[in-house]
Amino acid sequence: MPLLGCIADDFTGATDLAAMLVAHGMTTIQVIGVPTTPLPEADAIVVALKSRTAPAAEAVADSLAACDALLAAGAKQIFFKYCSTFDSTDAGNIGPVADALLHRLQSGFALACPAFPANSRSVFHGHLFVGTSLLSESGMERHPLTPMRDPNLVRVLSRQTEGGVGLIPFATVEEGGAAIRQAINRLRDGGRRYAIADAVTEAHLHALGAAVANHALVTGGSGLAMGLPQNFRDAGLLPDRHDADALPEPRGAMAVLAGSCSRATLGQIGLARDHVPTLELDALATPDAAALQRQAEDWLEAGPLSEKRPVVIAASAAPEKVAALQARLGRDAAGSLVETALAGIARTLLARGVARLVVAGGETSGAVVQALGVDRLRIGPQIDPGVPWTYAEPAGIHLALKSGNFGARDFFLRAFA
Ligand SMILES: Nc1ncnc2c1ncn2[C@@H]1O[C@H](COP(=O)(O)OP(=O)(O)OP(=O)(O)O)[C@@H](O)[C@H]1O
Ligand SMILES: O=C(O)[C@@H](O)C(=O)CO
Repeated sequence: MPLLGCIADDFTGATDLAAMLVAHGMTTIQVIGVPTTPLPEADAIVVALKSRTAPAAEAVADSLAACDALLAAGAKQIFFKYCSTFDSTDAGNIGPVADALLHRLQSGFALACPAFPANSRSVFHGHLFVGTSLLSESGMERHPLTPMRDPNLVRVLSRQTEGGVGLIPFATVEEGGAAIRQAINRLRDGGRRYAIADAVTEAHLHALGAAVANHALVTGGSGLAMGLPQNFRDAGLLPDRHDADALPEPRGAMAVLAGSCSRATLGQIGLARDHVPTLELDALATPDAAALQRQAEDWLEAGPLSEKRPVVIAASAAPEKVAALQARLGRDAAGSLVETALAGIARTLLARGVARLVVAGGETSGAVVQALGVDRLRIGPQIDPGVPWTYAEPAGIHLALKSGNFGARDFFLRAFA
């Protein structure tokens, strides 16, 4: 039975959390969508939903269904994973989902902390920073679906819940376990439902993790999960594991499929272009999914696939080109055109012997995973913080799902090293 049951609000975010748990000694399986079959055996199960930007009622219903499945399987604690940039709007979905989970778990209080120092997300005096920029000056203020214009997470979460939101400030977190527990008790006794916790270093996240050992619900980015496996070890429930990230031997041809248009992904494509065969599809010039897929198939016909180095197929484009296609077709239609093309290309790649595939972008990953009929991912070693290799079943391939903003510039090359 799983010790930790997790609910993630998107696919790459789920993989990020799962990687954190594996790196800290828990075997972890990511299940795609609300579970409809018995859950597999692992120390932690991460249910990957697409609930970040769904209507709040749908996000709540899916999250509760996932929670019920995890509890029925025996999970002792529930972790609700959202983005390290707290992606949400005043309508949700972090507040409404957390409220519903607390209610289902008959609990009255949860910690909330998206800090992830390895990827430069820190929380200080309740304000979220991306690198040295406030969240609201990090580019996230222009996010098409969840623009983050207020960096003060106490205010942001307060607008999404009727429960009171307090703060566990830096000085308290820095003092460690006893001080954090006292602060939690004070806030809970004072009627607060949530506490945003400051965290700048991994030591802070470990201290926070230890302080919530007995909480029914913990909410945050993957960083906050790094302290949780030790709680289960301390309770004698989790053996010391040195092979939690073991995966079957990799084999087969290698490919990268990119649909993310983030600055990080564009940089990764730029570097890969100079080193490995790279096909850049132009969705603006050819706004037709079937035609784009045919272009990729024609390109593959010449035989660039190899077991020695990857090929890269990218639909990613600079912001002006993305905006132009969106203006012509509408934002959703532009996105799904490209997603349909990349999903079709993923099927073609597998049919041509690709068995090691990196996919860049959360929505893109969702489309590819669906097209390949993948329903669970066994989590392996990390390539870069937040992006592990996984073994996808029943497809039987190695798959890495990269969040748009994650990964160093040489990610597409180093992933296969
Ligand atoms: N050339 C393009 N023009 C318009 N839309 C595009 C183009 N290329 C990709 N897209 C779409 O942009 C969206 C990118 O979203 P996706 O979630 O995959 O990446 P991301 O937002 O960078 O990643 P994450 O969600 O992990 O942060 C997808 O819907 C994709 O189909
Ligand atoms: O927390 C993060 O930044 C990522 O796991 C993510 O959720 C990106 O969509």
